[in-house]
Amino acid sequence: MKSRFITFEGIDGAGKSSQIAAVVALIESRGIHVVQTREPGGTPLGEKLRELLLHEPMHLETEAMLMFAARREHLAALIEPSLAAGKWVVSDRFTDATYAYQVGGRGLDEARFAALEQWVHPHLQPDLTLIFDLDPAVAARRLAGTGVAPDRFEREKTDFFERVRSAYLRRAAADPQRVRVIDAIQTPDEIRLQVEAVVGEACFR
Ligand SMILES: Nc1ncnc2c1ncn2[C@@H]1O[C@H](COP(=O)(O)OP(=O)(O)OP(=O)(O)O)[C@@H](O)[C@H]1O
Ligand SMILES: Cc1cn([C@H]2C[C@H](O)[C@@H](COP(=O)(O)O)O2)c(=O)[nH]c1=O
Repeated sequence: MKSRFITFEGIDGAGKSSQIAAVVALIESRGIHVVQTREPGGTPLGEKLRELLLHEPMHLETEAMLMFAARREHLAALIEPSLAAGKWVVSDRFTDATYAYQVGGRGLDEARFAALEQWVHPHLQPDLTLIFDLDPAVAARRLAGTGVAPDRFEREKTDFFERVRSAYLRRAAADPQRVRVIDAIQTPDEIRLQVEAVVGEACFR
């Protein structure tokens, strides 16, 4: 069976990270080797860049280029070799997050985003992207409940996450074959059943 690249997306607190383990287990139950990873991060260098990105103030174009720099390393050192070896890759975020957060949230010029996307991965897109869609006010309450100190992005106000959410939905509308929107207001179990059905239909049919 052809290897697959699956990505999870959504605003902070939408609940995507809570769903990834069930999808990995579903795929592994079919005897398939799965590599689970995340962005920014996924490699030793990427994880160092993650710390800077989540905690150091910087220009929005610096932020976008560092996201793509981490991604270039992630693709070269992990994603591409894993797919070439027939493994599936499940990533907690990828380039749709750069469109949502840097273009939608911060106002990055869309042509500059597109140029970076074309440079860094001209021939690779996820086979399936799940966007967990949620009202930013609900997501903020969920994050507040974790008791974890917020990072640079999580400290942004509701209007920022409204722009991020809208950008995610634009991305989904532009590529409905690849991107599926999950209503993240549901209970974790309801979401898990929906996610398993979407992954099963898209990847195992
Ligand atoms: N469907 C849900 N209903 C209620 N609470 C949820 C749901 N899914 C996750 N949560 C809770 O919301 C919080 C954030 O969940 P999670 O870390 O999965 O979100 P996330 O989208 O990955 O956020 P981030 O991108 O910041 O990591 C956790 O405390 C989690 O237990
Ligand atoms: C890949 C990527 C991520 N971000 C933002 C989104 C989140 O706020 C953080 C990552 O933290 P998480 O706990 O893993 O969700 O980084 C971004 O702004 N742009 C990107 O390309």
